[in-house]
Amino acid sequence: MSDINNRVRKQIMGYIISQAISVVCELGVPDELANECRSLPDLAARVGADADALGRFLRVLVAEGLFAEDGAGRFALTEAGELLRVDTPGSLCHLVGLMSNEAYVAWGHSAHSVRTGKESFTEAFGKPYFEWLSENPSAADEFDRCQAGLVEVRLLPLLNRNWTEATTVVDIGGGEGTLITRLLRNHAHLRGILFDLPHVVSESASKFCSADIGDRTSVVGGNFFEEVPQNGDVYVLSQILHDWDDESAGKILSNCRRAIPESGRLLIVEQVLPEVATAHPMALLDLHMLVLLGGRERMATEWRRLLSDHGFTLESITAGPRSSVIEAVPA
Ligand SMILES: C[S@@+](CC[C@H](N)C(=O)[O-])C[C@H]1O[C@@H](n2cnc3c(N)ncnc32)[C@H](O)[C@@H]1O
Repeated sequence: MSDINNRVRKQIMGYIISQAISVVCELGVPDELANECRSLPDLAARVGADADALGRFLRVLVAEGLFAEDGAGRFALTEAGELLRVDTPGSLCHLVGLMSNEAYVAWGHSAHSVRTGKESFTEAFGKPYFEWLSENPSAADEFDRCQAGLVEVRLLPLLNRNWTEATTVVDIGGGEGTLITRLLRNHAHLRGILFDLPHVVSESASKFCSADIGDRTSVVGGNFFEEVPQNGDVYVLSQILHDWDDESAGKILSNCRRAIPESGRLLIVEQVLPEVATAHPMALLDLHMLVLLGGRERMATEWRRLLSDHGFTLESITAGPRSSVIEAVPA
């Protein structure tokens, strides 16, 4: 069969690869192979799998370069497969979590997004994603844990900026508080306000207000479509606006504009899409945001316009290894 024919077949069947990755991660296979190779019966017994079926899943992922099989039927992780371990620095296992389960089910309904421009999650589950999460605590815990796991990589351009002029940072939609905790630990003069939905902050509060930074923190539950806390001078929106279409993102920005002092700053930690279509991984995330939430990733020109439509001037974009920091001031 021609290369082109094979390539298109693989593209058509691509979800089998991502689901195979999801399943082996759910079983904990990459962690069982940390620093050692194992025979299939041993590995299957450790993760509670059928040895024949596990071998067939793993061989698909051997072909993808994530696992290796030696001549004696033992499996090991490759360098790429190491990224699926929970404790590898820069691990992608949290991304696997976010792409699996309910997100994968929503993709089964994705024709709805193409036809309507709206999210498919609501079509599949009868209510929007964040509302559904508030009624499904174990999925919500997993979502918060996965988001927190990805914060480390997002944080770098934020941690490295100059914080000397800042006093109080408000982390809007800050989830478990991982980002603001790191920020306060790195910059001892900063105070922090963690803001998220009431059911999210009720879980985060005890962790965030931990002993070493507890006297510099406060936690506020609320809805960013109604209002956001006053009294900050730097407002952080990390992976928030891409969850929403321009109208909803605009409401969040307008509420930030009402709360922020004239001398304040808005720091948006998000992806910036290239102006020309490429096989950029962020283009996949753009579609995922549409299908899951009706949201979108944005190009620099779109960021500039969205901000100026809601009272901010885009000052700079600092690229990081994954996300960028888009810095804006009241117009
Ligand atoms: C994609 S997560 C980002 C979490 C975190 N900022 C990060 O960088 O990992 C979006 C966050 O927005 C919060 N959120 C969703 N709707 C909200 C609302 N109406 N008001 C306040 N927070 C909301 C969610 O609970 C979640 O923590």
